[in-house]
Amino acid sequence: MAAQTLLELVLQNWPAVLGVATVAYLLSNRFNHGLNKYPGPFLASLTDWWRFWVVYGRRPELEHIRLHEKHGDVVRLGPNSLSFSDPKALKTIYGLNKGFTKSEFYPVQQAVASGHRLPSLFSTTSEAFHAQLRRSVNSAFSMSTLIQYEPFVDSTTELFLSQTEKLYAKTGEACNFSRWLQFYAFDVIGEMTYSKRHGFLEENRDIDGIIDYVANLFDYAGPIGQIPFLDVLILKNPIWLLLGKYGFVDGTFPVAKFARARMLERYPTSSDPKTATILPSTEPSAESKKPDLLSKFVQAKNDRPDFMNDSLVMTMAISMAFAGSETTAISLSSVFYYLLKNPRCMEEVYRELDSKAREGFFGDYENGLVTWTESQSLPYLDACIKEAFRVHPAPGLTLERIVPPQGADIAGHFVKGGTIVGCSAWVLHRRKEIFGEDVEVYRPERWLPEPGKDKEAEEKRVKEMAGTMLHFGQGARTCIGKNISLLEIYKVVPSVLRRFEVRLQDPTKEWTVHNAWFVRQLNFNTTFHRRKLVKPSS
Ligand code: HEM
Repeated sequence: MAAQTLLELVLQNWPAVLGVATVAYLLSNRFNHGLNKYPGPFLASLTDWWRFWVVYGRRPELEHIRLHEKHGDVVRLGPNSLSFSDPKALKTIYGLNKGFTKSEFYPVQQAVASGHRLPSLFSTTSEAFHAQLRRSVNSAFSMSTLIQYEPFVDSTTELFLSQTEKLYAKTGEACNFSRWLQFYAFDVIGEMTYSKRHGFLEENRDIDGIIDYVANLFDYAGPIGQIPFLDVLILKNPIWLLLGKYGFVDGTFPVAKFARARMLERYPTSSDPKTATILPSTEPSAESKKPDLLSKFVQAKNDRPDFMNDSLVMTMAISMAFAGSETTAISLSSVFYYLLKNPRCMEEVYRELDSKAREGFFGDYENGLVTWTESQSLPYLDACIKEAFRVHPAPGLTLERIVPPQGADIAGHFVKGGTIVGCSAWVLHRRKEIFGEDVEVYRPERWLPEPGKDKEAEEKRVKEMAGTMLHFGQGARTCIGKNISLLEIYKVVPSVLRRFEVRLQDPTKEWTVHNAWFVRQLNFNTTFHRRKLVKPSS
């Protein structure tokens, strides 16, 4: 009876009830976990829609830098979310065995194949699952294994150089360089994973729209990841997934289709009737002898059949394209762009390469290809690459983690369990006490010990800078593909510069920065001019 009276009262006064409920909801957000003591935009303390709009605006890194400059080391970015800029926070938030887990931002990036979500090394929020998977595949990414992948990088780099010559140097046509580097990075990963390129460079186009698809997915994941619940209403809608599962709609990501096709080529039959329509099997005796990543993932399955299965093999293969292509292309664009915008540095790189060439240091005087080992003896180039990573890191949002249930002390602040915390590479890389007063300037020399100064102190300074870099993340969830991407970058940059003089099409123009979670660049157009390869002086 009382309940009915209450219901009638609510229905009769629903506008007032709605108003009170909304205010109560906003107030509970504002005082959530005691985070109201931290500064930040007022709206951010009331609703996650604030950060949604900031990310949707595509330059959230600028807002994060501005807010930390204004408010200091801790900024509230949402009702339950804090951003830290004190380097001391890194060890706690990302350190091994600290109990922090990835936030719900990450599963929004999960790939879908035939209506099935594919939790991956990158996107999983389960630390137990992550630890098992990382242990299973870790050896495929070690420094010592790297050397096995060099021939894959060589073959795609040779193609990249010859296509650049044919399409741009010979014709004098302007090149959409950031796009061209995407083609390169996706083709290298295709070759490294399946011993087969997607064919972007050969055809000079986005085959099956894969690159645009990945770009769109990041465009989606950035803002939607700020309110992850929205993903369940949109891309991971259970009805849509169900329709995909039974084949009524094809919600399979194009990268997943490419992965499936490659796996079917190599392992044509399936042993598991339950998954045969979803996943190709890696069971048959047609074990690959190629030392590519797919063969390593299949090996991991053979070594750890209790954990690894066909689904995880395929997920790992797909992850390579998702996590490893766009990020590498962005980093390559940055390296070239900042060299082009700083002719003094570019000249110094040319000087380093040419003097090494005259010494007879390189093995290849035909195509200009540089080996990984050779690239490790080019200190100025190394400094230029690191500085590009600092000035324009690929990840453009805070790398979110959830504080463990017991709470944690983060850089002198006790934060309650369940709070989302994180650091942004764009903010951290601009800490003046670590990187110097001129953090806004591209100055590769900061990565080199200053002549005339105490050697030990200089080494310590450079080490501290390296330890504050978040380009590849840090700690337990640090980038597993870091060595692979460095292999690509340290080989292709000097190889291009030995062979071509690269110029900005319009040196007066800036590129356009688009932060879709990974911060890609648009309107970066160049021309290429063939250089005569410098030969050994003898
Ligand atoms: C310059 C290129 C790259 C950049 C800037 C980059 C950046 C990152 C970052 C920032 C993370 C950590 C994300 C977080 O903590 O929230 C990460 C993780 C990851 N990256 Fe990379 N990445 C690059 C290249 C690659 C490549 C080439 C691959 C694969 C071949 C790859 C595969 C992965 C995977 C699988 C993870 C998840 C690791 C884990 O959680 O255990 N990445 N990457």
